[in-house]
Amino acid sequence: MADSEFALIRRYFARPAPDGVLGVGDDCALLPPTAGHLAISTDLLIEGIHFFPDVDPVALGHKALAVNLSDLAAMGATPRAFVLALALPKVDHVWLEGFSRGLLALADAHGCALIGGDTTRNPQGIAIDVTIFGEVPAQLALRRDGAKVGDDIWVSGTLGDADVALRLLLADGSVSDPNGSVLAATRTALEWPQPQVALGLALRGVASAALDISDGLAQDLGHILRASGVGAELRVADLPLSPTLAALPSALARRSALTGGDVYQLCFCAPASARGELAAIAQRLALPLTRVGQIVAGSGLRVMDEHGQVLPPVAGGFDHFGSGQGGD
Ligand SMILES: Nc1ncnc2c1ncn2[C@@H]1O[C@H](COP(=O)(O)OP(=O)(O)O)[C@@H](O)[C@H]1O
Ligand SMILES: Cc1ncc(C[n+]2csc(CCOP(=O)(O)OP(=O)(O)O)c2C)c(N)n1
Ligand SMILES: [Mg+2]
Repeated sequence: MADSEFALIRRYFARPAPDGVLGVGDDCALLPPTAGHLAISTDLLIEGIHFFPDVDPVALGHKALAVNLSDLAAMGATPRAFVLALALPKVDHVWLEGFSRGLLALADAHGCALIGGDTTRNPQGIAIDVTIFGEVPAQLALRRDGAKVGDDIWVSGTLGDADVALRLLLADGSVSDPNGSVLAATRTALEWPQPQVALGLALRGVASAALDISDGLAQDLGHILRASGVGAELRVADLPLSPTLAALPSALARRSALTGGDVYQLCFCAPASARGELAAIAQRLALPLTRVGQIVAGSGLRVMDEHGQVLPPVAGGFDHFGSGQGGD
């Protein structure tokens, strides 16, 4: 009886709901509407696809919510609440305690309440889906379709660290790390992504388009270009790298920065007139913001080297059904 589905929910996930909200325990949660638009997003995490089976459950709880908060950040939305669908092969109290702790600590940090969900058994492995609700004044939402010719292209934080950590954990042989120092320095980026919610809010009325980088900068920027009907030039030498990546062979660091996923930093466009304001935002948030290219007329992405030479088209970026992922 102690391990019933309902006992698990009460023990690990039921929390008092915020005032005026009906949370965990009824057929639906009830969330009063607000003045702005609801921003809604969902992201599914599957064992073996999105995380290793032996990953620290505290980190996994954090990441399950972080990737969803990152979508709200990319839209310029304020987090309000989320629901959690969980499929587990068995009841593992150590895992559940760690997972719920990591999840709810990030929820508390963002004032984003867990208001419902669903819990089932699945012998094939762990699956976690968070659906998140935020709010944003309709006119201020950071959409993908507003980039204009001449806009600067910016990214927050650094790129490629999570990809390097993933390559080392997969032991695919592409990164040399004889004493483990590269993995030690990059693993946090993969396992503890920090959603840039404050940046998203600061970009309201400043950025012309934005998204969060989950599948790789080159691929994700492509979504902005298609939605906005524009092209882009990226300067590979300007991509922001951590000191660890900057010390790796440059071809490897550049590939991870351009095509590596699991980044959860924002890529956004803004007119040149916003450069001063963006410098002030970077300083206030203590977050590097780097100009990496320009929106141009036409379509598609051109990547230039430090001499202004166009590099061969970028291959790669994460695709669940693409080559290398068991797809066709
Ligand atoms: N199964 C689905 N049904 C309906 N819409 C979907 C489905 N999967 C993805 N989408 C939508 O397609 C768009 C692209 O999805 P995705 O690449 O997952 O975006 P993101 O990287 O922001 O999570 C999003 O608007 C998402 O809501
Ligand atoms: C064990 C493991 N293998 C591979 C990856 C790499 N990976 C898996 S999904 C993904 C892209 C992001 O996930 P997706 O479901 O596409 O998120 P979305 O773009 O919808 O936000 C990446 C880079 C990983 N993080 N962990
Ligand atoms: Mg998605």
